[in-house]
Amino acid sequence: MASMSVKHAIAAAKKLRSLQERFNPGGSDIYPALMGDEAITALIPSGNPLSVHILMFTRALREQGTDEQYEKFGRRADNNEIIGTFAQTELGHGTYLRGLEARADYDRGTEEFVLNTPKLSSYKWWPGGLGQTCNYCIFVAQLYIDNEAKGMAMFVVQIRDEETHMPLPGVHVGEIGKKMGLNGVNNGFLGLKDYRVPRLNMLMRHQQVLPDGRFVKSPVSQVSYFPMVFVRCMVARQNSNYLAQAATIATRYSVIRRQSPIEEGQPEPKILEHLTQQMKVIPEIVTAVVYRLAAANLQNMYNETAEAVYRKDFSRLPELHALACILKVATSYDSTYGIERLRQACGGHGYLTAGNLGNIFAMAAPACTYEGENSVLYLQVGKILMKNWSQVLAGRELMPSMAYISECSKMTSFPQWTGSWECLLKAIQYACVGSIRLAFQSYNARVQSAQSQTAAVNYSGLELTKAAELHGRSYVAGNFYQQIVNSPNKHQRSPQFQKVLENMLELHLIQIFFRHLGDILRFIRITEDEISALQRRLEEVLKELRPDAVAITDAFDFNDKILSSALGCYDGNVYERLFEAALKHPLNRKSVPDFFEAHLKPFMKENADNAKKSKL
Ligand SMILES: CCCCCCCCC/C=C/C(=O)SCCNC(=O)CCNC(=O)[C@H](O)C(C)(C)COP(=O)(O)OP(=O)(O)OC[C@H]1O[C@@H](n2cnc3c(N)ncnc32)[C@H](O)[C@@H]1OP(=O)(O)O
Ligand SMILES: Cc1cc2nc3c(=O)[nH]c(=O)nc-3n(C[C@H](O)[C@H](O)[C@H](O)COP(=O)(O)OP(=O)(O)OC[C@H]3O[C@@H](n4cnc5c(N)ncnc54)[C@H](O)[C@@H]3O)c2cc1C
Repeated sequence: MASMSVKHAIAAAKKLRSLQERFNPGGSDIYPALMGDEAITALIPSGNPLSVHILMFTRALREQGTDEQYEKFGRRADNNEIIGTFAQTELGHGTYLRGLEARADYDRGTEEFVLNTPKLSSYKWWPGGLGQTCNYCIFVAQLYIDNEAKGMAMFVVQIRDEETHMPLPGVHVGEIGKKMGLNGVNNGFLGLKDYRVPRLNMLMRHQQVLPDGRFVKSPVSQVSYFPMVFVRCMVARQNSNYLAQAATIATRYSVIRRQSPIEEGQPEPKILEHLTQQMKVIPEIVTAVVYRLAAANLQNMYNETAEAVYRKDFSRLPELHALACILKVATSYDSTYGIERLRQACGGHGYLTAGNLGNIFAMAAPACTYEGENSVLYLQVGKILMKNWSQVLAGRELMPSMAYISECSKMTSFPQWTGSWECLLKAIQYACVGSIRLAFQSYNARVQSAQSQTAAVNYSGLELTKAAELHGRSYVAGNFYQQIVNSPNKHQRSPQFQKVLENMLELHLIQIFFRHLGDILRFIRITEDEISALQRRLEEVLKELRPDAVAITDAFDFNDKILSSALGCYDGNVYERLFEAALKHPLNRKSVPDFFEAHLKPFMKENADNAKKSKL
């Protein structure tokens, strides 16, 4: 499977290179990389062994290396003359980067770094493509000069001979084994023993080691985390795509499959006529749209920040970090939840490999872990919210994506409930700020009682993650509201299209309201009648969106090859395709399976003989 994926990936990469040169000659715009990876990944159901090369290795060379280092390594990597990966995670550490054990000792005598993975737990473990595909990697290690730790640094390390692909001396590299999905990716392990690289193999755009061993610290240490921020932005887009694919499959199947009359004596309806089926499928279509818009917004912010960082302006890094964490977590959690819900909405056939929903789930699920485990990233955002709440208390301004926190903090109570979109959005934001305030009280009480910040974060962890989750909801819902209600190009939309968008906004806001009703009721008084009115509106808007469900998912424009699903094919011939797939199963090559003579027949005969004996 791995070699098949590499073959497909190379063919697709060649095709993309020609498209890129035609549409974006020599451009460094991130979209081709993104499109490239998405397109290749979409065509290889078992995952793209070049993903980390495209998304992390080439970007780290461009963003963390000097112009000279880009000329030496980056250009060849962008041109796919060398294939690399991003080797940060170790067998013993993935989250706690300051605990990474791989080390780089500077030897000023030879102006080289000596790289080691001192213990088994120091082995790099997981990097995509490291097992067999790559001949280079970005090796992340703790930098030591005269045995004094200087923090993390990145090194360009050749691990295999470019001609023979043999591992170089001092390199122990291989595949880590079968996974739940993405088995075309050859995630690998890497051990280095006294492996020497020239001083100029350390990426030195932001921090330097001079020939005499003097260390020039980065002005902002967090800029070394930038490659991870980029992939978190990608994950937001990629996982909204996976959800959109599953929603397309389940929607198409739900208007082909007929089951269970709604009125006695009536013909069996399409299952999407059942209200509960609408509640399983239509909200996931809308969630895919909501996250696709939020991810595009985040991508633009990434581009702007990357340009600024290139000019050594690091001012927007904290906000981008917070939003990248929030969106990576929200899209990966909600997409995996949604894909599983859509699989279940397809009944037994949803469990068939021919439906491809299981594989889409397996492709989406690891995004909850890689690029920063989700609950760890929620804690990151929780910490950032604590810092921002201190700013609010000091009367200082907050970053634009957190401006609503200042506004809500000035409200002494929630205004009269109207149930409007603005009211629903404000309710989510108000509940978020209430949660931030409570989390801060717990966190601050701990810090005041002489707990360290790290310990206070840990012991306030439940409230911090709740505040972070609600901040994510507020950001995503606020972004969707702005795009539907206040978009500058709203007047270019036909009234019918605007109405569909507004129905999607109505559904999203009501769905989030009900999902967090407990969190909201903690801070806002809402009567039973007002809640029941929202229940009616929920049922109403599902009915309103039902006729548009297929058109919206067709607009995602996934062709059958990408969906790779007998349930979601454009022509709707589900049963014929299921049967065609079944007949291709190896077990159907013979009428009598081999195991009959070898196992089943003797087993049944033995039982029959024993039964006869027991009668005698
Ligand atoms: C198509 C799709 C793909 C499809 C294909 C993709 C295939 C999968 C590829 C996967 C690749 C990987 O997984 S690569 C490996 C990914 N690994 C990770 O993401 C590791 C996750 N862990 C971390 O990020 C860190 O350890 C973290 C948990 C944040 C803790 O950091 P520290 O220990 O340094 O301590 P902290 O005090 O929390 O942080 C110090 C300060 O730095 C800030 N900070 C922390 N991280 C920051 C960041 N990224 N950018 C800016 N600032 C950051 C904090 O806000 C603090 O700011 P102040 O408070 O102001 O000081
Ligand atoms: C498919 C896939 C591809 C990957 N590709 C790459 C790659 O290309 N390059 C690379 O370098 N890495 C890669 N990774 C590794 C990935 O980055 C790590 O798995 C991830 O960072 C989580 O670290 P971990 O596995 O050590 O889990 P841990 O950090 O051990 O987490 C285990 C549990 O401990 C909890 N925990 C950890 N720290 C804290 C804390 N401070 N507070 C509260 N709870 C905590 C976590 O929330 C989690 O529940 C990949 C992983 C996968 C699954």
